[in-house]
Amino acid sequence: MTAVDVHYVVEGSPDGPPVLLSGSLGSDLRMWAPQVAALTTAGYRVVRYDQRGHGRSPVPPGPYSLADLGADVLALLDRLQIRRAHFVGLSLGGMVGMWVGQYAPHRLHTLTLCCTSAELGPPSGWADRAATVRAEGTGAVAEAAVQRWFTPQWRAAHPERTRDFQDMIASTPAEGYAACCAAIETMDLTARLPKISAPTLVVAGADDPATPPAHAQRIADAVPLARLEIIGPAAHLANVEQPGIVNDLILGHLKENS
Ligand SMILES: O=C(O)CC1=CCC(=O)O1
Repeated sequence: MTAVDVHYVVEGSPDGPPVLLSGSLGSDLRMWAPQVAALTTAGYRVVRYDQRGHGRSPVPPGPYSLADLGADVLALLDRLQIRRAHFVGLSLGGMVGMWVGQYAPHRLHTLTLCCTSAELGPPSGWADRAATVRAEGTGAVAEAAVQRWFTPQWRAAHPERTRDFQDMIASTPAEGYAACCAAIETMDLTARLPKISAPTLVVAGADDPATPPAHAQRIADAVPLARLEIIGPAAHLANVEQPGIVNDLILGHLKENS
């Protein structure tokens, strides 16, 4: 597990409480654009970053593990001299958040886990997807991915934004995407969920076909200080489809636990 220096952007009050935003497979830090104004206006120092293998972060050869992705977060906090942060992660980002909550709990004030899962099988599905991407590129999986990310109604109402997200996925380096599929294929976060001590907000999209509400329920049942919110209409990228609801939930959680 060797950390890489991931690409990041910091916005908001330099002295505000830090909030780290960690994104999904196939995304880059632009996926959090709907959260930035709400968090910075409320006085937070917002740190967004690209997962390794994604966006403008380095692409070391895979496979990656969640320990690798978690080590990148700890190294980023060290680089920014942040002792503890509020961590908000969606999907793969939420998995990274659970890893940090389990193995480096002292680095977290709170955890917000959006549209994620502690166990997302079958493993063969991730191996198959990685093989497709290595053979044909990320463009081969981008259209199917946006169909999981957004409800049909949202896609119909926002064709340009849907295309932009599809382009974001298609521009993700194939090796980075495939190597992160391996991290999901091999992850095992369930047994240690009770070790997460951070106050945890779990948010699920009611219409999410990728990490459905039942997965969020399992996390909320196992994490001692967790609370579950199911919101809709929203598919996998609920932070984009329902930014107002998600922002209010995040801000409420941070304020309750500062
Ligand atoms: O399959 C998808 O695109 C949904 C997803 C699973 C993990 C992740 O980060 O995104």
